[in-house]
Amino acid sequence: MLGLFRWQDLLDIVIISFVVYRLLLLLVDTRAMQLVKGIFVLGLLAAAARVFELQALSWLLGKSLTALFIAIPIVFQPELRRVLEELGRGQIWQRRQAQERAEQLADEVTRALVYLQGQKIGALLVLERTTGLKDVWRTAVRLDAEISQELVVSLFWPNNPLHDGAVIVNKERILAAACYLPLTENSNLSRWLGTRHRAALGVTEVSDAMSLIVSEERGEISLGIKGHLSRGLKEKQVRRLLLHYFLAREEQKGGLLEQLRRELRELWPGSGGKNEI
Ligand SMILES: Nc1ncnc2c1ncn2[C@@H]1O[C@H](COP(=O)(O)OP(=O)(O)OP(=O)(O)O)[C@@H](O)[C@H]1O
Repeated sequence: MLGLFRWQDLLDIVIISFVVYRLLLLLVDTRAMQLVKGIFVLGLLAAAARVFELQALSWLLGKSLTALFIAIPIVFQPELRRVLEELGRGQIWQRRQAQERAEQLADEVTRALVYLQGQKIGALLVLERTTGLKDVWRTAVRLDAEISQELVVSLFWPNNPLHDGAVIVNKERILAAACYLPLTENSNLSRWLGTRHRAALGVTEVSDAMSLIVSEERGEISLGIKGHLSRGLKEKQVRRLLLHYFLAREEQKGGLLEQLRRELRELWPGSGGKNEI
């Protein structure tokens, strides 16, 4: 049996798997995904009916599947058009989309921080990079929410139950709020810097994350990175920094290998290396 297996067959399988995988990626979060799941279940039932030689059921399911395949292009014409357009536009389009998305996210967060700064409302935002911060957010309030100026401002709004502690951002989403971070041990810090800044530095010493702090007392924005603090950032600097961060995330997200790794990691959380989520 194995002797009949040619290298062309292997190539065939790889190409078809790749095409199916890309198609499924394009369909994720669309109405069509429900239909794909439905067809998959019907296919399984049809196979089971054939194995158990249930002829009437097998015939009925076979006919239903044929009818479904004819109905798909009619019902999902808008989705199919979008899929074909995306296929045609290719990488340049993807890169431009990534740039636009990163700019939008950077704008949302910058506007939120500048607003908080203007109102002298304290804030601590942690930008997760490759080191997973699960240990930090596990005991906090998990959000997994879209980033928006309004949400970031609301999370730090005084008396909001989540305003105490840090907000963690990753993969263009707000992962968690009210997170307790490890404090830095650095004794050379100015004694005017309190626990918010010490926590913001602490997390950058135990991971490759960056932190952005809005000081309630001085109304200034600072950056924490690798245990160092840069104070008094201007709006332009904050935006540029955030743009770099979100662009890097978009590029990581875009690669097929990275997509596969992320999906595997979500299926088997332990499989991504000791530092990853
Ligand atoms: N370990 C921690 N992890 C996350 N956030 C913390 C931590 N410790 C303190 N904070 C946040 O810092 C706030 C207290 O800030 P504090 O005034 O002590 O710091 P600060 O560095 O002087 O900041 P600010 O300039 O805004 O006053 C707390 O209300 C809490 O929201």
